[in-house]
Amino acid sequence: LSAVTKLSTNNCFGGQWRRFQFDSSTTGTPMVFSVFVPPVQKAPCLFYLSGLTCTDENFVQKAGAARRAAELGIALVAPDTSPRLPEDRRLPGEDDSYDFGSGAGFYVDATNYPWSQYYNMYSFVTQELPEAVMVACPEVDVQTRSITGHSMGGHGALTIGLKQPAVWRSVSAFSPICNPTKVPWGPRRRDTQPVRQARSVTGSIHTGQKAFEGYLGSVDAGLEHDACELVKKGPRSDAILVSQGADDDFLVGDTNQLQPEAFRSACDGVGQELDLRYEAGYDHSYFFIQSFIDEHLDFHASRLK
Ligand SMILES: N[C@@H](CCC(=O)N[C@@H](CSC=O)C(=O)NCC(=O)O)C(=O)O
Repeated sequence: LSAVTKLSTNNCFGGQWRRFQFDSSTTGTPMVFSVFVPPVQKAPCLFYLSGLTCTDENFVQKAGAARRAAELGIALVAPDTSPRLPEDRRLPGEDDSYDFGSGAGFYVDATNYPWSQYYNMYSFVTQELPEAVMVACPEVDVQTRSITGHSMGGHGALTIGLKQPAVWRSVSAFSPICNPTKVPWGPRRRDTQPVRQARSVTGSIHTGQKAFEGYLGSVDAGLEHDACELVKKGPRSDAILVSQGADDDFLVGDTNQLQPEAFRSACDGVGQELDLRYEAGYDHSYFFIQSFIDEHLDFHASRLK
């Protein structure tokens, strides 16, 4: 692991938010991440994976997680959502859409060239990031860890937690993309809709490469990264908590991009305990996350201690 450089420090509720950067051998680029270190020694930690368009800073600045994390003595680890290539190495189309390329790594290891050179966010989160946190913050007990995330990051949390049940003590998610092989954020569906156009929540039109076809070469390859498929392989030992805003545009719009009920059915089918909480009146934003982050911190705290 290369040297980890501290970029900033901010005291917060008796603990400290710290932001770091290092040269990642997994992505071949510099990567930034933030850690909240509570005012205790050897704090267990909760990884938070952000959604499309985010960096680590969306969670740090908008979720309001530090107060409860400080009270509970839990560290928070927030990575970026994709590699950020320098201008002279930028990939074609990398910055063209909000749901593919930069800010949209989907927490998979790309197998499709040219993305396979850099877009290895699964390995980054599961292997290199824990090592970097260990080096950067010796006060944090990285071996004792749980995982959560939002939207694309909720997909990341569910799939990583289901793939590595022995590593992550507990798993939760906010408005996760539960069944990505069945919704436009996953497949491009080029063969059935040659010029696919989907309307985003802000009314803009987005087209083109979508995550699994783009990064993995096919929708079928994405089944390995689909929470509904993964849970069918067998339940985790512990309950999974999912919070979902009932008025989320990605849930109630033209296309249900999130599919929480498909996840409920998949969990029911194998006896996976799922606490799926619909929250009336809440949308997809960080106003929703900051309203329910304490419930998730409490859920994880009881399993991390
Ligand atoms: N700009 C897009 C919408 C992008 C968006 O809603 N991003 C969410 C995550 S969505 C799933 O991964 C987010 O967390 N945004 C950051 C924030 O601070 O709110 C569009 O065109 O609609």
